[in-house]
Amino acid sequence: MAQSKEERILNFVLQNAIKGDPQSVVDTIDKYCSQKEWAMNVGDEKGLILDKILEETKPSALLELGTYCGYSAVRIARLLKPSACLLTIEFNPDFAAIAKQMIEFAGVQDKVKILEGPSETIIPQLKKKHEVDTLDFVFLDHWKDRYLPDTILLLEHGLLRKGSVILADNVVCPGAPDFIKYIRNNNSFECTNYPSHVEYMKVKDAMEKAVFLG
Ligand SMILES: O=C(NCCCOCn1ccc2cnccc21)c1cc(-c2ccc(F)cc2)cc(O)c1O
Ligand SMILES: [Mg+2]
Repeated sequence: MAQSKEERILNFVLQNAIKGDPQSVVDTIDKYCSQKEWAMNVGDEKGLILDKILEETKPSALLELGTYCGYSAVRIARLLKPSACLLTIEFNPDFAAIAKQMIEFAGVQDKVKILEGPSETIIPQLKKKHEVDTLDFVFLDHWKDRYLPDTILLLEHGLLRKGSVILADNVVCPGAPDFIKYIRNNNSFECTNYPSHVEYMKVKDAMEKAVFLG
C-alpha cells in the first residue's frame, strides 16, 4: 500500500528526530512540512504564539480539538507541568494512530490522552467518562464550522470556569466567521486577535484568544 503523507511525516520524525526530545520532534516536523510536503500543523510561527499563551496561562487541564499528526499535542505537552493533562480529540482513526506514535516517540505520553471520535459526542462525556472538572485551556483546530457549536457545548456542559482560555487557530484562513462574530459580541468573553500566517506559507492567518469571564 502506498504511504500516506501523514505516514511519511511520522517516518521522517522516527528517522531524524531525537527519541524523548519533544522540541526535536516539533522542529523535525516543521523541517519536513516546510521543505517537502505541506501539512496542516499549527507550525512554527503560530506555534510561538501558542507557546507564549501557554506560558502565561500555566494550565493543568487542557483540551485540544484536532490532533492530526500530534504536532500541537507534542508542542503543548512539552511546556506542561508534570501533573498537567492534555485531552486531544481526533475524528480520523488513521491520524489518531499516527499521532499516538508521534506522542510516544516524543516521550510526552504521560501528559496526553487521545480521544477518538467526533467532538460533539465526546465533549458531553468529558466530565463523567474522562474525569474532567473544568478546563483551563482549549485549543480549537478542527473543522472550522465546529468551533462555534463546540464552544457552546463546552459552556452548556459547565466545562469552562472564570479565566478559562480558548485559543482558536485559522480564524482568517480557512476562517471561522460565525465563531468570531459570536465570541467578539459575547460580553462573557474577552477576545484578543494574533495576526500571523498559514503554517509554512505567506498567506495571512490569525489566532484568536477568548478568555471566559464567568
Ligand atoms: O482543516 C483544517 N483543520 C481541520 C482538520 C479536520 O479536523 C476534523 N476533526 C478533527 C477532530 C475532530 C473532532 N470532531 C469533528 C471533527 C474533527 C485546517 C486547514 C488549513 C488549511 C489552510 C489553507 C489551505 F489552503 C488549506 C487548508 C490549515 C489549518 O491549520 C487547519 O487546521
Ligand atoms: Mg489549524
